[in-house]
Amino acid sequence: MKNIYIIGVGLIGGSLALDIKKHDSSIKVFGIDHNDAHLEDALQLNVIDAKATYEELKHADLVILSIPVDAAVTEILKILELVSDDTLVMDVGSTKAEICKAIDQHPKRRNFLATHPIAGTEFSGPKAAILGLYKNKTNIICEVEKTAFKLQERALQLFTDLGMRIRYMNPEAHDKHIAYVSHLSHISAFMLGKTVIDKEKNERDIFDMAGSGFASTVRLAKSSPEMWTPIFKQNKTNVLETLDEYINNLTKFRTLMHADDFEAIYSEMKDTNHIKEILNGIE
Ligand SMILES: NC(=O)c1ccc[n+]([C@@H]2O[C@H](COP(=O)([O-])OP(=O)(O)OC[C@H]3O[C@@H](n4cnc5c(N)ncnc54)[C@H](O)[C@@H]3O)[C@@H](O)[C@H]2O)c1
Ligand SMILES: O=C(O)C(=O)C[C@]1(C(=O)O)C=C[C@@H](O)C=C1
Repeated sequence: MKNIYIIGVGLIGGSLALDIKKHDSSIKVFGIDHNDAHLEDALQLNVIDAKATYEELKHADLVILSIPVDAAVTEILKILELVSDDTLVMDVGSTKAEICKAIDQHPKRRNFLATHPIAGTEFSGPKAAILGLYKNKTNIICEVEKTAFKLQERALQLFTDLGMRIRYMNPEAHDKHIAYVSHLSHISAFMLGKTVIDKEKNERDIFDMAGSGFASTVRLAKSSPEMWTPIFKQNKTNVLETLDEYINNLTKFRTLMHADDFEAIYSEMKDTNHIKEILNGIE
């Protein structure tokens, strides 16, 4: 690959750009973004080599679409019109069903690969881009069989170069699982932060008492509403299901507390400690 175009030079697009340039300095990475300040920052930080326009996409070997998931669903249709038959176009959005549905019947469907790198932070924009973000992380790929074989190979080579593991999943299963494992964590953190801010009026008290427990639990509440609102909108049905389950568990905990049933509370926590083994050890 010689020419890579990143649309959306924020945390995820910018980190991909840094890794790609580090892996092969002969590749030219071009940036497109509707926020000119982000493009300028990306240039200054050497995240991209040059700014570009949509018209130039006809020269692309690879286009990476890394913008909020609602905009991605409309932009992908424009991009597919502009690229050559030999261009690989992939998105990195946190939801997969809507984008896969939107392009399913498109004449250039075989140019597209739906991906979701399970890597990131709570920060946004090109200044948040991190070299090495994707090493040893999982990339979920959906409907790989709908992508031209030659372009699948190009994508897999790139993910291998970046040190990523691959997991194949259908878009509906992806959106259901990710609602539990990622989307619910963000809602939980946002509402934890809100509960504390609403009730603890003195910010000094919050600051002084925020040991690593509160800080690590509430970390995701720093995340971008611009990114998360469209994710919740696209994945509404699955997210509502996770919220029902979560609220049931919170209500159960409250009921047990109210009834002074600390044996049952102990046992709920003991069972949940199993998360240690799950997160430590599956290869
Ligand atoms: N942040 C994470 O942890 C994470 C992880 C995996 C996947 N994702 C997905 O990656 C995508 C990008 O997320 P991010 O964290 O890099 O966000 P970000 O806010 O850091 O970057 C998004 C960039 O896209 C630009 N942009 C927004 N709308 C645009 C449009 N219509 N046209 C051109 N540029 C536009 C913004 O100006 C910004 O520079 C999202 O789809 C998100 O769901 C995020
Ligand atoms: O670690 C974080 O800060 C993240 O928010 C990363 C995270 C996640 O929930 O794990 C966020 C959204 C994604 O789509 C993938 C990864």
